[in-house]
Amino acid sequence: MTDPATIDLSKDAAARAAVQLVENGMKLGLGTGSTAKVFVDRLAERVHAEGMDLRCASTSKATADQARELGLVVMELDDLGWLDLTIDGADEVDPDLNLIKGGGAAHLREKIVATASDRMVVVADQGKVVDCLGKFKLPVEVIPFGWQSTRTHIERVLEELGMAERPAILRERDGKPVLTDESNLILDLALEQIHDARALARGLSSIAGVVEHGLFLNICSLAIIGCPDGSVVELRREDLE
Ligand SMILES: O=C[C@H](O)[C@H](O)[C@H](O)COP(=O)(O)O
Repeated sequence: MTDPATIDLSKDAAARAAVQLVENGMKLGLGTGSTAKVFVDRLAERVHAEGMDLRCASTSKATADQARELGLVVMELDDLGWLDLTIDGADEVDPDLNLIKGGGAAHLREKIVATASDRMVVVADQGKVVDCLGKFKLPVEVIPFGWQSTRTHIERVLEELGMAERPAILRERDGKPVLTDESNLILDLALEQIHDARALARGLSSIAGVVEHGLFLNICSLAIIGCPDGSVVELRREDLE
């Protein structure tokens, strides 16, 4: 298992590199999770040191609280309109920069913010880079009404795609269902390998009770991968830049 201290150094390296992409006057989307949290810390340091003028939209209540506490300007996405750049973490990043997100149950707002931006950049440590998506359980946000029927539909979609017998597990914490910022539930799909992410995304999106799944396809244009020695590796999708 990777040493947590090593992971922290990696996240910091990625966050510091991502902060350099921010320009004065930008409208910026802020992600959610432990890596995005480090990014917001480093961002606030630069904003105060250089007197930058930024307006931010947040992907979660937690990040909005953190950013405001650090003195950043956080506004509603709809008051900002289109954003210049969104920086967020990810649970998995594949060679085409397709992602799994939602380990922190924030992928619905994260996808809305990322797709309302000129550019989405991911910050992550090396442990997030995979050849094939799916080892990380795919989060699917579903509305509480009839969620077990929704789960049955999800299982049918998986069966049609040759992924029968893959459990959809209700996410719980302290014996209670986890609720998202929109008061919905999360089903985590244990898939192991997703060979046709596009077909899976289409199938999940066609189900009435599914609000959003954690597959981010063709959304991220750059992934900044932090290394424990403080260096970073950049993975790019030129066609999305
Ligand atoms: O819902 C949470 C988000 O998608 C996070 O960006 C993702 O889970 C990565 O989080 P972390 O940086 O803590 O690994």
